[in-house]
Amino acid sequence: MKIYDWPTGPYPARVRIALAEKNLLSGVEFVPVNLWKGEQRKADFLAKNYSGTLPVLELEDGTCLAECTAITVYLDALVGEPTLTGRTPLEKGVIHMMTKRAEIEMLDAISVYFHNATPGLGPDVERDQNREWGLRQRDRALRGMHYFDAVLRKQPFIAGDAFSMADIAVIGGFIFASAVKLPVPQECEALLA
Ligand SMILES: N[C@@H](CCC(=O)N[C@@H](CS(=O)(=O)O)C(=O)NCC(=O)O)C(=O)O
Repeated sequence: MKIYDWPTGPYPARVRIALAEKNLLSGVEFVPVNLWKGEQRKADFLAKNYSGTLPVLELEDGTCLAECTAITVYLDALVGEPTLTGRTPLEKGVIHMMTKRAEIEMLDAISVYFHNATPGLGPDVERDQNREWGLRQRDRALRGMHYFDAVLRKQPFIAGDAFSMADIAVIGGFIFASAVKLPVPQECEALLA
């Protein structure tokens, strides 16, 4: 397998963590796509992922899979333990819901802040910034951190009793928050722990 990503990227980290959990890292060739130069917006990369984002998984036959959640679902189905996307129908549903919620309420919100209310990837890449929207999404992410803190005061992991794809998405949020120097509120003790 080939993974097109950027070594320090928050979203790429989600797939790298999943690969490590599944003990699949040795079978992967990582191909760096330089975000800072806008390589993800070039035609040859867009042919692999219409959305022009990283990571993208490319199989031997050229099939390309984008979107961290989709790639993780594929990897989880590929090899057995440990399960990252749930065993029972309910576990699968809860993990999917909490992964999506981690994106909407934390990770994606921080990404919007980065691209809109900071210099982001630079003027050549950031074509249409909306500072107000970026600041509103930053505030949404801070509210999301309090939500996930409340979740972790009640249960050991984001989707319940076991580590899952949802925890990995929240970790992606931490990585992005750190990258943009958005501190996790000190009162979010369970989340910080
Ligand atoms: N919904 C996508 C989002 C992926 C994403 O935004 N990736 C970032 C990489 S990183 O910020 O995490 O390093 C990207 O490609 N950004 C480039 C761009 O937005 O042009 C997913 O879940 O995979």
